[in-house]
Amino acid sequence: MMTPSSNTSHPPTQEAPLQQLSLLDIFFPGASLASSTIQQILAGDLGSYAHLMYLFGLLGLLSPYIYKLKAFLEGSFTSTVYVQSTDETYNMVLEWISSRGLDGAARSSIVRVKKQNGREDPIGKAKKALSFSPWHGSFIFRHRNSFLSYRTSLADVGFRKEEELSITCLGRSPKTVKDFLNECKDEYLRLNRNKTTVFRNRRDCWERVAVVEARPLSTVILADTQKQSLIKDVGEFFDKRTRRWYSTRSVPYRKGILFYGPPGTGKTSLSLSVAGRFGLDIYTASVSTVNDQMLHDLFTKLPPQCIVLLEDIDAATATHCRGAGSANASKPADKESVTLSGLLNAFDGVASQEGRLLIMTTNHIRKLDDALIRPGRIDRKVEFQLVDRDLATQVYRLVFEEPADVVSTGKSQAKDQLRVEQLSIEFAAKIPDHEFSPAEVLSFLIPYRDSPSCALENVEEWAAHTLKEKRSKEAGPCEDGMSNRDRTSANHGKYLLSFLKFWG
Ligand SMILES: Nc1ncnc2c1ncn2[C@@H]1O[C@H](COP(=O)(O)OP(=O)(O)OP(=O)(O)O)[C@@H](O)[C@H]1O
Repeated sequence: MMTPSSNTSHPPTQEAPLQQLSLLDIFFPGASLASSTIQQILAGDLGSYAHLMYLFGLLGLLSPYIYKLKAFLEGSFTSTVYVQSTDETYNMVLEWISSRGLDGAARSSIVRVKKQNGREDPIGKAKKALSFSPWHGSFIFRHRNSFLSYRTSLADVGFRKEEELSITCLGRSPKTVKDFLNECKDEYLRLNRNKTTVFRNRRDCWERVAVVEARPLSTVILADTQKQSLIKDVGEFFDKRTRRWYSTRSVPYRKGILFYGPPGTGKTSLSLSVAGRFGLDIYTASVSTVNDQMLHDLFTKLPPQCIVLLEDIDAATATHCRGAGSANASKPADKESVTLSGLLNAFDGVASQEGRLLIMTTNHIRKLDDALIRPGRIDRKVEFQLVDRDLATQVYRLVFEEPADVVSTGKSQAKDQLRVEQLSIEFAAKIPDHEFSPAEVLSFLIPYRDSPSCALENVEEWAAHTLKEKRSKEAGPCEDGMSNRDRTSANHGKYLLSFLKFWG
């Protein structure tokens, strides 16, 4: 006999699973449709064409879940480190990848003309060599005993997009990726030992533009006492004890140096040499192409110990002195230009990096506002001059003497050196004092680099001819109809006038 309860019990229908599925639909929209499609396919009651259509439909329905599942698995079982293209780590990874030939593994690459790093012959086959780096895609490579995934993408940075790469490893700990990145860094530093990396600003970011051989100090011509005292000063600044001294007294650990003098006298060359001597990188920015915000950002992005080189600082009108009572510090020329206060904030602001050496160069020290070069901002001024006898001798010897690392102790070499020394004295006697820059003398001498006596024979004629040309250029009218010499006297007049006004 059947019990009432058994009478009222539900027959085994499909209602229960359907209820479950519609519940499932709340959390996973489309799940019931996907399920019934699977059931029909499995039942095999469809034609082959309909099969295919169903399969595609099914994939379409499942794709959001596949992406979610992938993101879930990546988030739960892998670790990723992102590297922005504006950071030096990016160069480190790319060099590692390309040195292993892994860039060939990427199916999508970007090509660029290779930057010279001083290791290749810039002519011959290496001329305009192309470099390929992975782009817009990913590939897997092996590092030690792990598999890593390399991926590039474009990331939003403010209003623009920047290239970004990411390295992913299996596991919840990023240690494998960190070990890999540290290896990239060590290899990069090893390859670039005795080299100076030069960064230039691209808007508010630093971009690596060149890796050059460190320039020996002996190749920069400057009075010996000036050179030695500068090197001692910079050496003391970067000494650990000095750093400690500054930090224990809460004095901002920064230093500023001004190189001033006529064009072509070695200001940039000495900056590079100082960087090479202390194994520092150079960050150079053109102040006339940035505004206050960009300059601020650039200074905050500097590494702890480096040289910041601001060449031809007087090119930005904000740096000019404007006489007593002017509101120079607060009046911007326009929104896109840097102001004096913007410059001073970047130099002294709290965000400015500790341990940086700022080198400013100018051809016109008298144009500069006193606030810019006051002690505390500029601790040392180095004057570069046109050649006198001593400097002319040094330029000649730089061209004709064998460099120290090539000189052998053989008798003939010693004789050659003695001869070059004697010729250098004769050469210097034929160059009028304070008329030519070392760059001018060098450009005369370099074509004679294999013939020191020929240079000596022709120097007088060259000096007379070049001097004549200079004089006529100085006397010639410029765009405003005023000769350079007239302008110089007018400027001197202006200086005198403001001086007199100042003293009432
Ligand atoms: N004192 C110097 N010692 C060695 N080389 C020099 C010297 N002065 C100039 N030169 C050579 O002349 C060229 C220009 O020099 P550099 O750019 O250093 O001069 P600068 O004073 O910075 O010029 P500017 O004021 O125009 O920027 C370089 O190739 C450099 O090698």
